[in-house]
Formats: sequence, C-alpha cells, structure tokens
Amino acid sequence: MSSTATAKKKQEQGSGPVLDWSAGHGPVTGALSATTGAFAVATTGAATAMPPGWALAVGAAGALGHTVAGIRVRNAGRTLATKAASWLVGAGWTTWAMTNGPLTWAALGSLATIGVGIGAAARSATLYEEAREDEANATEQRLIAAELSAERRAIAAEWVDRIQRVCSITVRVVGVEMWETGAGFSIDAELPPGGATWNKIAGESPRLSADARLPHGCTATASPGIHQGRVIIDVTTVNVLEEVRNYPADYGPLSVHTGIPWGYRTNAEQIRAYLREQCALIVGPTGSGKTNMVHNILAGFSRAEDMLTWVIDLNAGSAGLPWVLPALNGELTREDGKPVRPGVDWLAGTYDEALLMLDAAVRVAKQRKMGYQDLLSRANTDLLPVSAKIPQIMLVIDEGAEILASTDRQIRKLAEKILEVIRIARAMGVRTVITALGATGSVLNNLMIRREAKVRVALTGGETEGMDLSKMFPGSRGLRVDQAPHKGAGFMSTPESPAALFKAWRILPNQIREITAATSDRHPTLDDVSAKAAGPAYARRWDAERTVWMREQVVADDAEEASPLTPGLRLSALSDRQESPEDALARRFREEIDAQFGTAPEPRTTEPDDGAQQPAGLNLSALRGEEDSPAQQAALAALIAAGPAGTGASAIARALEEAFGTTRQTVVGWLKTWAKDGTVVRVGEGTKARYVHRSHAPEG
Ligand SMILES: Nc1ncnc2c1ncn2[C@@H]1O[C@H](COP(=O)(O)OP(=O)(O)OP(=O)(O)O)[C@@H](O)[C@H]1O
Repeated sequence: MSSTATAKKKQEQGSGPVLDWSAGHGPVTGALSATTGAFAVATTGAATAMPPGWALAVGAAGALGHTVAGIRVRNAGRTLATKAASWLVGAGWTTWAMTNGPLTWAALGSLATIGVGIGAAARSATLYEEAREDEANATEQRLIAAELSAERRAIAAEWVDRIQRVCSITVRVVGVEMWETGAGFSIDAELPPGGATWNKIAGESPRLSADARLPHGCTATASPGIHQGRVIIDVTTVNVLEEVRNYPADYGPLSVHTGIPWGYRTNAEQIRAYLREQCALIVGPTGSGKTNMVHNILAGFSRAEDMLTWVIDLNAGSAGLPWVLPALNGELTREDGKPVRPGVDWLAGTYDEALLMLDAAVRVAKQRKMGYQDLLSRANTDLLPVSAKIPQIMLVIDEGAEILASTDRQIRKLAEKILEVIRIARAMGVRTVITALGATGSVLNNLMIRREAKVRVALTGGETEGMDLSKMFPGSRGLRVDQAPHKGAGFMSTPESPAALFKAWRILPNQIREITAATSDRHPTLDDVSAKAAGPAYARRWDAERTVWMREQVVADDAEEASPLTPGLRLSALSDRQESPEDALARRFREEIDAQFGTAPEPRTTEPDDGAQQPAGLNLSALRGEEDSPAQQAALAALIAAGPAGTGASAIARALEEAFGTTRQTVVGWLKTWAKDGTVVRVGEGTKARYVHRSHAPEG
C-alpha cells in the first residue's frame, strides 16, 4: 500500500466513519443496503421514540450527497434522479413506519416492494451508464480514426501527385501506414498497367525526397510490394540517425535463430542479422564508429543462448578486451557470488593466439561433420541443428579484411585459415564477421567473401574516400554516402532486408560491463565433440601465459594514456616469477571457470613459462631473434630524438607504423626489454610515464 493510502486510512480510523457518497453498490447490494438500513432505523427509532422527521432529514441529506457525488463523476441526469429518488423513498417509508410501527404486515410488505423497486431502478441506471460510456468511447475512436484517415488521404493525394510529377507514373494508393515510432510512414501503391516497375520509382528516390522537402537524412525509398505490380514507398520524416541512441537496456536472451539486432533503421525499427548460414562484412574507415559497431555485435552475441564468440583482434585486442578484462580481473560480481564469465569465449590479440584459434575452428568444423553424422541423419538435414547444447561459433575478426589482403607471408597463413573456415564451416555452425577499414577490391573481389558474406554494413560517418557503395551493395540504387554523415551511421543489407540507411547504438564501457555480468550464466559451453577437437589450445585459452598480452596491454596503456575502458587497473609486470595478487586472481578465476564450465586444463604439454618470454605481439614474433632490426633501430632513434622529455610506446608505434607496420604492442615489448637492460629509463608514473634513452637519462 502506498504511504498516502496508509495515511488516509489512519486518518479515517482516527476521525470516525467517513461518508463516501461515491462508494459503489451493485443493484442488489444497493437495494439490500437501502432496505435493511431503513428497517433498522425504523425499528430502533420506534423503540427509542426518535422524532420521525429525523429520518426524512437523513434521507434528504443522502439524496443531496449522492447527487453531488454523481455530478462529480458525470453521471447522467437519469442516474442522479434514480439515486436521489431511492434515498427519498427510503426516508419516506422510515418516517411513516416510525409513526405507524415498522413491525406490521403493511410496513414490511411495502418495504419489500420498495427494495425490489430500488434494485430494478439501480440496475437500469447502471446499464444506462455503461451504454453511455461505450458510446462516448466509440465516438472518441471515430473522431481519432476520422482525423487519421483524413491525414492518410491527404498524404495519399500528395504522393500520387508527386510521383506523377517526378517519375511520370500515375500510381493508385492502396494504403498509408503511419509508423508507430512516429518517424515517418509507408505508402502501398498500385503501379499503372503498361509495364511500370517499382525500380523506376526507387531510382528517383533523391528527387522524390527533394520534391517532398524532406529534412536532411530523411529519404523516400521504394521497394517491391506484394506482387510486381505494387510498390512500397517508405518515407522518413524525422532523422533518427542524427540522434545518439544508447544500446537498448533490455539484455534479454537472443538466439542465432531469432537474429541479432545490430542497430536501427531510419524508421527507428531494429535491424537484425541472421547469421546461421551467413558471414558478415563490416566496412568502416577510422573514426566512423567501427569499434563501437563491433561492440554492438559482441553485445548481441553475448546475449545469445546458442552462440560462442571467438574474437581475433591483432590491433592490441581493443575490440575484445572490454569484454574480457573486467571479468578476468574479478571486477564484476553476480548476485549469487559465482564468477562472471567474459562476454566473449576466446580472445586472440597476438598472431600466435590467432593461429591457435583458427586452427581450432577448422578442427571443430571438421570434427562436427564426423561426430554429428547420426544427428544430421536423424534430423534429416545437412545443416547442423544449432542449439544451446551445440552452439554456433562466431569468429569476429577485427580488421580481418586487412589480414586477407596482406602480402606478408605470415599473415597470409592467417588469411588462408580464415578463408578455409568461411569455405568449410557453414553447415557445421562456424561463421565469421570480418571488419575492414575500406571496401577494398582485394576483399570484395574475393569470390568466397562475396558469396558467403551477404550481411553487409558500410559505416560511412561522412567519409567519402574509398567508399564505393555500389561494390558493397551491388544492385542497390540511390545510396549516397552523404545521406549518413553521422558517426555510427551507414548502410546495412542482409538477405532479408535490402541495403538502406541504419545506425548502430552507442555503447559505452559501463554498458559492456553490465551486459557481461547480465549474460554470464547464459553463455553455452562448447559441445564435447567440438571441445575435444579444439583440444588444449581451447581449454587453456585463459592460462596466464596465454593472456599475458592482455595485461601487457594494460601496462602499456598505463604508461601512455590510461585506457578509458579499464579504469583503475594496476596490473604489475608479469615477468616476476612470484605470483602477484593479479596472477592469483586470474588463476582463481580460471579455476572457478574450469570447475563450473568444464573447461579443465589438459595435462601440461610444455614446461611452465620461466617468465623470460616476452609477449608475442604480431610483429614481435616476426622479428623474433633479429636483434636490432631496422624497426628497433628506428625506435631507438626516436627515443634519442625525444631527448630528456622521453616518449611513449604509442608515439613510437605511430612513427614506425608506416615504414615497418610496427604495432604499439611490439614497441611495449621492446621498451620493457630495454628498460631491463638499461638502454632506456622509465620516468614518471601512470599517465605521465615516459621512456627516456639512457644518453638523456637523469643522473642516478
Ligand atoms: N553509434 C554511435 N552513435 C554516436 N556516436 C558514435 C557512434 N559510434 C561512434 N560514435 C562516436 O565516434 C567516435 C569514434 O568511434 P569508434 O572509436 O567506434 O570509431 P572507429 O571507427 O573504431 O575509430 P578508430 O579506428 O579511430 O578507433 C566515438 O568516440 C563516438 O564519439
């Protein structure tokens, strides 16, 4: 009960009975209450010699009270009269009975008759009130409908004229549907006989939009109707792509079969990607909102009950880390106190780890083909039935297109494996999402990608360079980069939904943490057949030596610019042989995960890490054993050039990237080695930390 209700009740108790003139009575209870009340008053009144006029006065007050209450709730005059009459008749009988004695046959008989009369009158008044209310509602609905259909008729007439003027086609509008989101409307129209097609209207989309004086970012797009003689024209009147919308707060379960929402269309409706058989390609130049889009995708996958996400991100793991580190570092808690599983099932941020992951994916696909023969034949299908017990593996490869296009011998090895997964694993439930910085020919000319990756996204963010939309969305007309000038906005097409404008939701680190915690108990575990095929490479994916690069990344960020995604992380360097508190935490986390989710480590196949090994960054592994390579010499030169002020890993990586393709992670590895052997000195702490070459180092 609300506090006001309680207070009201207390107040009533304190001040005696309160007369509620509007308190409801049915026809029967009303009549009963009236007659028994009158009888009680008459008998006690007669016995105590009460003046009979009092009953009449009470009746008059009752009639007046009910009339006022009735007027307040807008009862009909007829209902008011019935109620007032009931009170007056009751009071009249009481006055008469008190004078002549209530316990006579005449008094009792007339009271019974009055009771039946009041009941019948009340019933008729109730029915009358209900009918009056229904009629009022219906009138209101009729008014709304009339207003709406007048608006629809006006829209229909306006667009028939417009299509005639712009496209020289005379359509007949069959229906106009106003969108619930309030962002526009759809027109269903019949094309005239004589061979006019919907494409003709679709091709004139920009001119129609201009003719309709639509705001920037709003479009009139035509698509096929229920048959070839009909066309649907979607007209947006509010530019929802201009607004920043956060990832929806409902983290309810999803499935590969329900599709995964990736963003919203111009009509503000969600657009879903169905990835049971499809791969996806996301193109977005730097700054277009590609990382944010990847987070949208990972959020959807982590909400699914039948999907496991494996992420390859050789760009220092920035896409995957926010989904892993908070859980790995024990920063998240569940209500039941159990450990929170990372939002992705495997994260590879180094070349070696990526190779392990791709090899495992190929083995899983092959093993599933053999191990599930029986199941497939029983289900009479050649498509593995994906479920929580046999989850789909989604391989998300950030900047994967650049891997595919690389000419580097090592990277080509990764590229071949990625293509192999795409080629062999469709039926066996392993699909890929590949991102690319540009819609380069090397990616889109690849037949395999063209055929298998029909879920496509181009984030433009206003960028026109290298944005060939006709290559990304062949056959679509009227798409222009300048229609989506906002970050996170672009075009998306799926086999179910033709290419059109869309925008990804904005998703921030705190929401990633929330989703990680909220979906922790929902992630499936890899089925036995697949887990066996994936082997120790999979089972030991969270081992300290395998995740060392994640911590190095944080150390690097700490030394350069504190990562906004991992505030307050203080992971010490892992070269210490003694177990640090962070190590202990990570170990406990792994043990709990293993105990709970059955990913117990296989017997060790190699000796434990002696701590001397450096994290294997992408280029570091390429450079292994090559002391003072040209890239390292360039890095040392940059350090010397920086003088006593020193410099950081990112700045050095930026300077080297073009000439040598060196990543920040690689530079971090060098800096650590050089700090140990005294080549450089680390000065300052936290975000102020810098590396100074020994020739410029302060004395002592
Ligand atoms: N859906 C969105 N809604 C609103 N703003 C967005 C959206 N996506 C991205 N942004 C804005 O764009 C900025 C860049 O986004 P993001 O880091 O995802 O881009 P990117 O393409 O990955 O760039 P980079 O490669 O430089 O990291 C964000 O900081 C944010 O301000």
